[in-house]
Amino acid sequence: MIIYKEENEIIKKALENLDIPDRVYIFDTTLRDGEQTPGVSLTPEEKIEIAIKLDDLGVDVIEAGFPVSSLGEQEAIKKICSLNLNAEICGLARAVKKDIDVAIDCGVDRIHTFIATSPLHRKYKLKKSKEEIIEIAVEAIEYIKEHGIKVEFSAEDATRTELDYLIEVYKKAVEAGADIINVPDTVGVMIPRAMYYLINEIKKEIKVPISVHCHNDFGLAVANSLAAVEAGAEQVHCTINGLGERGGNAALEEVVMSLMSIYGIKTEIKTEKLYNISQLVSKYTEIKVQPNKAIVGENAFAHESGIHAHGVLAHALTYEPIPPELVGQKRKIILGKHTGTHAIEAKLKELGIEIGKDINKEQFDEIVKRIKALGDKGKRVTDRDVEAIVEDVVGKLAKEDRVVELEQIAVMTGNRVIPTASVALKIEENLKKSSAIGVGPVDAAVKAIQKAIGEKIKLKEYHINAITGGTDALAEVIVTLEGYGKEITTKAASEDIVRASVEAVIDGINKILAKKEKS
Ligand SMILES: CC(=O)SCCNC(=O)CCNC(=O)[C@H](O)C(C)(C)COP(=O)(O)OP(=O)(O)OC[C@H]1O[C@@H](n2cnc3c(N)ncnc32)[C@H](O)[C@@H]1OP(=O)(O)O
Ligand SMILES: CC(C)C(=O)C(=O)O
Repeated sequence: MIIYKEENEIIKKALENLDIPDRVYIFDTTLRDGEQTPGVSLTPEEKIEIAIKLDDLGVDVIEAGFPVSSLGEQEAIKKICSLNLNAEICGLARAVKKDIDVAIDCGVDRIHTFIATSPLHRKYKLKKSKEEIIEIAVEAIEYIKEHGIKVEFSAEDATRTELDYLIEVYKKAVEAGADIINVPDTVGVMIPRAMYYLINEIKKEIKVPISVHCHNDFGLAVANSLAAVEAGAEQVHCTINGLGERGGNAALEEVVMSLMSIYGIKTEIKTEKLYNISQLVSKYTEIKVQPNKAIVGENAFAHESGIHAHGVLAHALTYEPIPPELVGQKRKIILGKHTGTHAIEAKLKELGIEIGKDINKEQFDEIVKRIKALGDKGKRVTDRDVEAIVEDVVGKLAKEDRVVELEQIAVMTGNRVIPTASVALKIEENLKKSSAIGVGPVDAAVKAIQKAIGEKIKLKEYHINAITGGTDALAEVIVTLEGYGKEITTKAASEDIVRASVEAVIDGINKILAKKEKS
């Protein structure tokens, strides 16, 4: 695995003299804070399946839920606890006896108990004094410890709490038996420099492991988590796909890959499983992963720009910080408006088509032109589109062998007009015009061509396939024509079905006429 701290002079210098842990513990809260994503509600079966996958992934702690919240939650947490997973199973509890009892009854290994400490929460939500808050916290921690269960204590809204008071709360929590102290940035107001400062201050006074829980209200959850680690935090709370309240929590995949690939910090995560679990969580939560999401987004390792694709084809690291396989993804070369010839050549090779063997330079140039034209219409060009374009270009007779060329076509259709088409064809050196009506614009266009060509060539079969979805899909038309004792099947592809139909028919006519002349 590439480690930027070792290879990049700037990062190496920036991290010099920091006391960064060699190993960071990953506390996954997808099944608790992740499930607090508005609109998300997982069934016990889904929670159990995700927990098994999280364990497989290698997270150290699974916060399986908030036991007191519902009977379904308790059922899921009990089942998860009975699975004997490698990860420690944690349940959230307010600093309330009832919450703690329910969590104990579920059989969790760790109870994450919390109480808000900031002036705002003290005054408006809890209506409690500073002293009362400390008393409630201490009582809850002692009660959990009496049951022989590990305690993680959070001062909710820690980052908006007076620093002296916050440290006092944490000191009292540790004295009461808290095994680990969590620092939540509940509404995501921290900036990395402030988070570094805060953790540094807490570490001067608190000697149990420090954890952070960062929200993403300003898009800084991952950066703040990393700043906390730079200051010595040993555990990070995160969720798959960054799910969580409001803007979400620090995304596990981003935290883990940054820790491992940039800082060279050890975690137990099997990174090649990241993409799969991201997909599973997305499926069950019905929250789509944005395509440009780091690490697990569909575009995280996709390249369309000609210059990037050229670079990546020469050496993947030019435009990829880590190999896609490291996180279970695949590199994708996307063809479209910004594509260059190197990428198209590589895509054709991938599809088994070689320049100089299967297609000539002229055909390649035509394929490039067609792909860029399709991209210009705002389309993402799929492999099937490329195959259809290649078949279309390769299947066409060379210009000098063609007898009939389409000079012009116009179609008219609507709800109050009879579909009508007029065509102008150049047949050898003569211009022939004709028009026809039909049941629709395609029928009218094909009939107009037939009229211009004469009775001797007939359309026997006609099929149309949309290659990709959408009204702007590339359509492939396959026609069988009969004439002069021959039967010819040809195809053409275009985003315009009338054009595709006309091109397929004219190509077939040319092939029949060419054959006729040769025979
Ligand atoms: C920052 C976070 O993410 S915290 C976790 C948030 N997650 C959730 O709330 C999801 C699950 N929650 C629930 O199912 C419910 O809110 C329950 C079961 C926990 C509580 O439900 P209810 O008893 O009906 O109370 P409700 O949710 O309306 O209000 C919260 C109560 O808890 C109190 N409270 C809030 N946090 C704490 C705390 N850490 N310790 C003690 N009491 C607390 C509030 O003051 C309020 O008390 P009140 O009823 O005496 O006024
Ligand atoms: C319970 C705590 C850690 C929390 O979720 C928060 O403060 O965001």
